Amino acid sequence: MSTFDVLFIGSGQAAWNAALPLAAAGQKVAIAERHKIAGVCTNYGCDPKIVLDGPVKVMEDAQLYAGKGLSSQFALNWSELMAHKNSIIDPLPGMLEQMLEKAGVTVLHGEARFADPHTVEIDGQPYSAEKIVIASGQRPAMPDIPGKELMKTSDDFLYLPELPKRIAFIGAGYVSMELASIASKAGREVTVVQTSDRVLNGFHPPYADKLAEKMKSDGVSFRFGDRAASVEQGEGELLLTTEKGRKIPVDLVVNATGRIPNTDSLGLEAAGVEHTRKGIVVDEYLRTSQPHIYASGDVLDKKQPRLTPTAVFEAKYLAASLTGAVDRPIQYPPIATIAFTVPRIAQIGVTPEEAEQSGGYAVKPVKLGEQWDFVGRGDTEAHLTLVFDNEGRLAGAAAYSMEALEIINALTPFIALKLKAEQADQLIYAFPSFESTIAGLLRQAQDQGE
Ligand SMILES: Cc1cc2nc3c(=O)[nH]c(=O)nc-3n(C[C@H](O)[C@H](O)[C@H](O)COP(=O)(O)OP(=O)(O)OC[C@H]3O[C@@H](n4cnc5c(N)ncnc54)[C@H](O)[C@@H]3O)c2cc1C
Ligand SMILES: NC(=O)c1ccc[n+]([C@@H]2O[C@H](COP(=O)([O-])OP(=O)(O)OC[C@H]3O[C@@H](n4cnc5c(N)ncnc54)[C@H](O)[C@@H]3O)[C@@H](O)[C@H]2O)c1
Repeated sequence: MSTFDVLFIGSGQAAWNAALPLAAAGQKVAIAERHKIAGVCTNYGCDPKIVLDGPVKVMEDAQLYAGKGLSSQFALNWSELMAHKNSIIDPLPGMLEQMLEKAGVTVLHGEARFADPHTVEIDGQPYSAEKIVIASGQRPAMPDIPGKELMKTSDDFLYLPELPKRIAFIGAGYVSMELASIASKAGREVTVVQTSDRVLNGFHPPYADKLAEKMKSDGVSFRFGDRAASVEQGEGELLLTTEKGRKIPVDLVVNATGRIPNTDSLGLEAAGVEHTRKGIVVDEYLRTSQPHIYASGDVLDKKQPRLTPTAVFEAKYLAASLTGAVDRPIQYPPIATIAFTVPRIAQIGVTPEEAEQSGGYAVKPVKLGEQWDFVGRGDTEAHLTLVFDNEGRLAGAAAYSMEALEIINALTPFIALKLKAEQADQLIYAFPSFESTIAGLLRQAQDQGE
């Protein structure tokens, strides 16, 4: 039986960002993967999504210049865009596998399953390791309704050779909102069916509502307070019926009602690893109920957002901890998050809602869209909400703008490192830029009354 120092189950961001430094530190490392090397972000998430989103952002940015000197008509050619995306994404798993092997990491293709706490079988072949890391991620949840086999997921959407005319998205979380934004900009008829009366639960509600209104004005139909009840195959079309009895004829139904942890086929009972329906239970050292078995990434039952940067942070912590370079609990910094919708919504740190509830904070809205540079781009609806703690330090921010990614990333050091406006004065940024306005914005917001 082959034996390793560390064996990872899964090859996503939560695994390979730990495997490489461990191998560099001289440990004998293996990664087991049952599907494509590199996991969801690279193959079915962030990376293919952001390539497909590229022209969508260009189209929206151009539209903001309508009547301001730009009058271009764009047409998004889906099959050409898909071929472009595939040419970028398809080589990535092979490239990562080569990089891993070059670094001395053994890549084992096949489904991993614990036979006992120290043995993992990969397609029936036993392997043992001193330390095992479960980094098996999540997959789309599928509601148990008649016709569920007719529904597609984000995995399918991101590889569709043709984009049909009428598309229904079930759910209004990150996945639906981002893919609906792409489909809508590509000129398709989009309907979103959502249980609650709001999109993007967890984001600043006024911005989520503003986004839904904007998407409506771009032609997206929302069916709030409703759920998918069944999908039937009609003649050349699908018929989606909702619990409220609405009948929606479409060509494609994309289910995005959340994601579930890949824990069911791991043989966790044989390993004696505690888990819940939300994922693997770990302590503050990312150790499971078995001290030699660790877990990282989306598969964790955790309160932190299940995002790539979180998975990378956990992987780097594990690598440092398993080589003995650090001997302290994991300490997460504030985690920036963004929905790549049109426009984008992003946030970090204490939310305006948490601030209002807990007290001890000042919440200051900033009409970014009135600043000359945002007016110049036509991004007049851009908005920012800043949260200050009672020592006047920035504790949180929420942004609504096509530039929300840059805005939130520019504010991240101020929140994570507790920087003050005076410290921004010590930095010389390239100009004109949002960054160069930060010191002024912080002072202005703080001086502004309640
Ligand atoms: C459509 C979409 C868009 C996204 N966009 C963003 C974004 O813009 N920004 C962002 O930060 N995050 C985004 N995410 C989230 C991001 O993809 C995840 O947080 C990230 O991939 C988590 O990495 P991971 O390594 O924990 O898990 P994964 O990437 O899911 O990797 C787990 C791997 O384990 C393998 N595996 C599972 N069980 C077994 C087994 N028994 N044996 C062997 N292998 C197994 C799986 O095949 C998979 O390859 C997006 C997600 C989706 C679905
Ligand atoms: N930009 C990003 O960072 C990004 C992008 C995509 C995905 N992700 C990750 O993927 C995760 C999952 O995303 P998601 O959008 O699938 O899930 P989600 O949990 O964010 O949203 C699912 C939505 O579906 C609704 N819903 C549930 N059952 C329903 C039903 N039967 N009918 C109608 N609506 C229903 C829920 O109320 C919820 O609003 C995210 O939480 C995030 O971690 C991140």
